[in-house]
Amino acid sequence: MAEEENVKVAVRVRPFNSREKAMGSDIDSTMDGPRTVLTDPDTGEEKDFVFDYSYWSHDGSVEQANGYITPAAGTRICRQKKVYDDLGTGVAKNAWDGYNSTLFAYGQTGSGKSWSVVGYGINKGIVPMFSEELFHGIDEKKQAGSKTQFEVKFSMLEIYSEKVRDLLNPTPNKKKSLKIREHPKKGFYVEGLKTQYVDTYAAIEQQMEEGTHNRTIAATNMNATSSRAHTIVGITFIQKSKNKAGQETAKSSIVNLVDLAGSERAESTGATGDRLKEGAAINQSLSALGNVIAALADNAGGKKMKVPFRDSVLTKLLKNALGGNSKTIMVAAISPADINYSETLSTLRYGKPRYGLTMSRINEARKTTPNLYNLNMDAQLSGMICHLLEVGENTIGNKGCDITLQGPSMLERHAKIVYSNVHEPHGMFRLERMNTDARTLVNGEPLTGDEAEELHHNDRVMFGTTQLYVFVNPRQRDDVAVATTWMMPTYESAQNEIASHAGLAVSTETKSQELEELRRKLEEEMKAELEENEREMEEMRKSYEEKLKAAEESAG
Ligand SMILES: Nc1ncnc2c1ncn2[C@@H]1O[C@H](COP(=O)(O)OP(=O)(O)OP(=O)(O)O)[C@@H](O)[C@H]1O
Repeated sequence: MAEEENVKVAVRVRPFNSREKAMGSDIDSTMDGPRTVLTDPDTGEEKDFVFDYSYWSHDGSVEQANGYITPAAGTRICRQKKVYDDLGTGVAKNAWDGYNSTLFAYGQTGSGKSWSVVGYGINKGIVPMFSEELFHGIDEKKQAGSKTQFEVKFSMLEIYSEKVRDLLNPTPNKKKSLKIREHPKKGFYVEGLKTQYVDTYAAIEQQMEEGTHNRTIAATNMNATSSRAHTIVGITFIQKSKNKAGQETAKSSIVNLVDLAGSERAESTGATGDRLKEGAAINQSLSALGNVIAALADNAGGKKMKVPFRDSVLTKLLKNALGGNSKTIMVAAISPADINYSETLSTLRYGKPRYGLTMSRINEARKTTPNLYNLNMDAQLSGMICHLLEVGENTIGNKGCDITLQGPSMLERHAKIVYSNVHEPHGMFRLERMNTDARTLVNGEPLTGDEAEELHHNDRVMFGTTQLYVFVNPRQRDDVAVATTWMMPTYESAQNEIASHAGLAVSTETKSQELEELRRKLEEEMKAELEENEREMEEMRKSYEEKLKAAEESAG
């Protein structure tokens, strides 16, 4: 099983809203396994993003009489439960173990952040499911006679232009903000922030409503929209108990829920004064957060980088709940409509750098993403190289291509695999050469002329004379309707197939005749060269003797 990752990024596409429907919008995104593909409505250009999870919630749902949304038969629509299982259960486990978690929601206004994080009514999101599970767990422990004392506390603040405001205890002075202090052991904290004890999810809901109300008032006072601030909801879970020696011990865990201001909103054209400052502050803290998460992801992958927590108020306040055993989850919410293309692109781009493809992630991705893997004479080395294939063109060559393969007879721009028809059950993969001299074989047979060869799962492809790969199409492989038992190709079977197509399986007799002929030719050439050398030597000797004789005669 793959190692549990502490940083996870998910993207979720919501259904069309009434405005998008009224405008007759087209869909600009598709999802395939963990990938999200976004199509530029003007140019048709496709941009490919791979996340830990890509959740399709655009269409294919059925609303039950009670409003509960379930997938229609045969669709892959993502349920709230699935999102919780993937992202929320780790948060819950972490809380019981005394570790922290941070859940970020990111995306333009109305993109579905609240839907995933909080949910609507019966369609509960991560926070209510987490809270219910937490309070349920506490009740169970109490009923089982546990002596542990459990406390749950709630706080809510916002960061606006690098200033902190308490949303549960707002001050009438709009300029006044709370101070951030640094404690040698506890790290950064907000001085005087109100924390409220809660014992049910209903109590949390009530506090959230109050905070949101105060947030709206504050935003109105500042003449700003609420989405230009970052909001942090903090749920602290404390388990106090006595150890055998009778001393009191406490396990404390913070779960932060962060609603980020969107970077795209900072690009307000011609912004001046407060608007300009506000935009700069949003950009600064978003890039600081991006850098922190990227550094954490790299460190998790084995690197030792300094994590720049001090660069913004947001990252200072989240320091305790990021890194180490903490879980970090980013949910990027996107609209499916082509009219929102540029905001969607900016949201996906923000999530993407945090997803450095580490080896374990590639290993996860290759289970679900079409790819080419290598076959090697040494069976242990087969499958060690894997090239993931993206939707659209995947160019292959020895320099400057999407996939770089070096070796004899590899050309700079050798061939390409075009992945299209993503909506079809298996998609379509066509292999084409980019040069008539590019030696490319599919299942032993060379491609000739301009023909494109359709690739199927487990096809063997040889580029040049040594680069031998197997094509993997996970959707075809996993399709129960394809009545095939897939046989794993081996290096030997692939080489034999090439040999038999090339007619190299010629008799040994013919082979030795060819060798004999070659040896005779070489001998003749060498003999001629030796004779030529001897002739030259003889001439040199003669001329030297003549010169010597002439010199002796003149000397007398
Ligand atoms: N997965 C989904 N399934 C069904 N409806 C959804 C889904 N996601 C979002 N919606 C609907 O889209 C609308 C906007 O979603 P939501 O309020 O979650 O956006 P938001 O990003 O939180 O907005 P804001 O930034 O304004 O707070 C809501 O009416 C919600 O019901």
